[in-house]
Amino acid sequence: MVKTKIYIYGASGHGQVLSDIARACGYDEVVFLDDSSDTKFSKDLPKFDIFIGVGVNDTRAILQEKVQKCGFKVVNLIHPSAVISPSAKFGVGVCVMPNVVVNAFAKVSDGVILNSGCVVEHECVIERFAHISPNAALAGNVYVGEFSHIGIGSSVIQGIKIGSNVSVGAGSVVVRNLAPNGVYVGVPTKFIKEK
Ligand SMILES: CC(=O)SCCNC(=O)CCNC(=O)[C@H](O)C(C)(C)COP(=O)(O)OP(=O)(O)OC[C@H]1O[C@@H](n2cnc3c(N)ncnc32)[C@H](O)[C@@H]1OP(=O)(O)O
Repeated sequence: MVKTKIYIYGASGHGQVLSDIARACGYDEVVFLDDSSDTKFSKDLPKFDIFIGVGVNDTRAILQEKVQKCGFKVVNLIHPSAVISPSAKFGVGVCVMPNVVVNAFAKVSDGVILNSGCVVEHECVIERFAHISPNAALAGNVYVGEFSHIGIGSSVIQGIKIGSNVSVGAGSVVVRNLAPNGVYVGVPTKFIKEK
């Protein structure tokens, strides 16, 4: 039987979760690439599938572009317990953690993290390298700009637009559009500072 191998670039806690998901997806062997690991990334490594296991949004984007330029195939890691509409569209380098729901006609772009148990409702658009934290819920038609982070357990009502490079604090409730490059917290969310 052919062994299937995947590199996970980044051996932090996030990387370890991805390793579990990779195994649940059928990979037999996970090789971590990290500055502190025995194996470091090199363009000369054998070309197995690869996934960037870094939670920091802009670093993940830089590394994903680097490995793609070196000819590696960046895959998606989607846990088998996730419930995903057949009409949802995905980029590459997307991870979907256990118990996530992605409903009809949602669009999830390259490098997005859909963390454990989050809900992405119908027709949401999640732009590149955004992160939807555990148990966050996005109602229908929500737009999340690139590099934005939606905090753990937060909720966003339908039709809201969240700009790029925004942080929404843990447990927040978003009921108005959020301008780019800001940190917003609370119920309902209020702007607290620039990013
Ligand atoms: C699997 C995983 O682990 S995925 C990761 C999940 N983690 C998250 O979702 C974390 C989300 N991050 C947060 O909520 C952070 O608190 C942030 C990004 C909103 C703000 O962090 P910082 O920039 O470090 O701000 P800081 O901690 O200094 O807080 C600034 C003020 O906002 C308040 N504040 C911070 N977060 C929140 C929040 N979620 N809700 C309400 N108020 C908050 C603080 O109490 C503080 O108020 P004060 O000035 O009156 O004392």
